[in-house]
Amino acid sequence: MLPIINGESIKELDQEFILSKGILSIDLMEEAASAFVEWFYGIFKDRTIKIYIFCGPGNNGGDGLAIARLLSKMGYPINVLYLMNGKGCSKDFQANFKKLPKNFIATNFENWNRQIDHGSIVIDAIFGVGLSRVLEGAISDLIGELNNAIATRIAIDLPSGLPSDSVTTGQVFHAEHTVTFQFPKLSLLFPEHIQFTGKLHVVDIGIEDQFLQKFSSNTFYIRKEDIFSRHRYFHRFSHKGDFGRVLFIGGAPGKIGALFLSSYAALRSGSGLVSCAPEFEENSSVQIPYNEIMLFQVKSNTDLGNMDAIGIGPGWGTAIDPDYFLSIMVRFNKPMVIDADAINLLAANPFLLKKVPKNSILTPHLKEFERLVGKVSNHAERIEKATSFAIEYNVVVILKGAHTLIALPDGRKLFNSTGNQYMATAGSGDVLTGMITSFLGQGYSPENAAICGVFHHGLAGELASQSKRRGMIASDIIEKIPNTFIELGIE
Ligand SMILES: NC(=O)C1=CN([C@@H]2O[C@H](COP(=O)(O)OP(=O)(O)OC[C@H]3O[C@@H](n4cnc5c(N)ncnc54)[C@H](O)[C@@H]3O)[C@@H](O)[C@H]2O)[C@H](O)CC1
Ligand SMILES: [K+]
Repeated sequence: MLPIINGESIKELDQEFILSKGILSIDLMEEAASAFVEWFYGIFKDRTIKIYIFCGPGNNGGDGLAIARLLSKMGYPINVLYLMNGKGCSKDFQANFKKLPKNFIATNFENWNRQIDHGSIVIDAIFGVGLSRVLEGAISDLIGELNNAIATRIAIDLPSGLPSDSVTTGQVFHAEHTVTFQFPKLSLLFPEHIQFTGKLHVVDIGIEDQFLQKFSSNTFYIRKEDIFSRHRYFHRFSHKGDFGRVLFIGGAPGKIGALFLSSYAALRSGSGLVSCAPEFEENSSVQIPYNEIMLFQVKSNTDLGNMDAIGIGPGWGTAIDPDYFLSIMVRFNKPMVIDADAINLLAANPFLLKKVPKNSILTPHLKEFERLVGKVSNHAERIEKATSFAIEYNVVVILKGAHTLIALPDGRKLFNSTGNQYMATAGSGDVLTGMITSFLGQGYSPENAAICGVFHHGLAGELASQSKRRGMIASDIIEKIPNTFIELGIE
């Protein structure tokens, strides 16, 4: 998995990396600039479009100058505006300033006519990870002006004004695209910052994961290449018992659809046998809309030991007796997936928390999470609380949302890279519960079930949205689960 390094350690990382490779820091800057240009050309092919590049005094500004040189060589009309030049600027900024072609237009921004042509591109190379305080004065005003320009805004590494690891309320560049180097900086994954970061693109500048690992032990970004090895391989003699027997408990009258979505998602994720136990009166007739799903009844003495995994909570309602939930946890006594109303039940009855089987997976959305841990004021605090909760109760906490966080009981924090806004639709979370329970039932460790479930769920959402966009519903996500296996080369 791709380590996420905090801003303070990045300078040290760069230094060690260039030493180990026997290269100069300006070579790494050139690598970063080339990676940006390659991304840029992939999207903005029209070489007559006017580009303004705003360069700060540090290495982020140096990147901007190197990018200006490379793009101008490709024929794009470039205007560089720099905040300052000469002394006070970083060494690599100065070296790249000297490398600008002779006839190049580079203007000190104090002498600039403050005009940005409509429809042009504004590239923000003012500050990156070296930002040391909230923006103020002329720089803050400049960013405000850039944010009002009728132009496409692109940030290099970080939108200027955004600290790399924390939440800000100060002035920040509003990017439509942020192109960040090697790994996403933590603050780019915060929901509060979406209007600053826009679409996130992580480009490779040649620093290997193993090298990054030395600078972070507990925060990671999950990518496509991390998934294959976490799946189990099934051979031609595998039978349906090997693919697991799973049970879903929930679905009170009026909310039974949630339970069916989880159950059906489990089937599509590869479960061999799927049963569901809706919360209905004994003898009442329940129609299951899928032939492959079996109806099950959990009575006070029902043996749950032959189930490989249980997903509990979707549509369960709020009228559940906490002792009944307790008896299920005690009888099953293996990791289970706890979602929705089962989480609400834990929150309302804290004594239950201590009885949750070790390594169980809790999948709260943000409101359910707050019921569990109390009010949180921002995402940084939310991440910390999820991590300490996972450690304290020895469970996996999956905090759902854009860049879903998986907090593991050993303190590691994993952020997901798949998914999109179209997945914010009724039942999407029930589908996730079904997928994770399915993998758990297929014999995956809770960690691998959580990672595979979250990644495939996001990928299925991406695939479904290709034809459905905002018309996408949870069942569309389920229908695309099989394609995610094909996409990732999983047999
Ligand atoms: N491995 C990589 O990720 C690479 C990153 N590169 C780029 O370098 C920047 C970081 O450069 P650095 O010089 O450390 O910092 P900045 O350019 O962000 O800014 C430093 C500069 O700004 C002044 N400053 C800071 N905050 C403020 C403020 N609020 N107001 C005014 N001035 C401020 C500070 O005093 C310095 O002068 C990284 O983001 C990448 O873009 C490399 O190019 C390659 C490898
Ligand atoms: K920037």
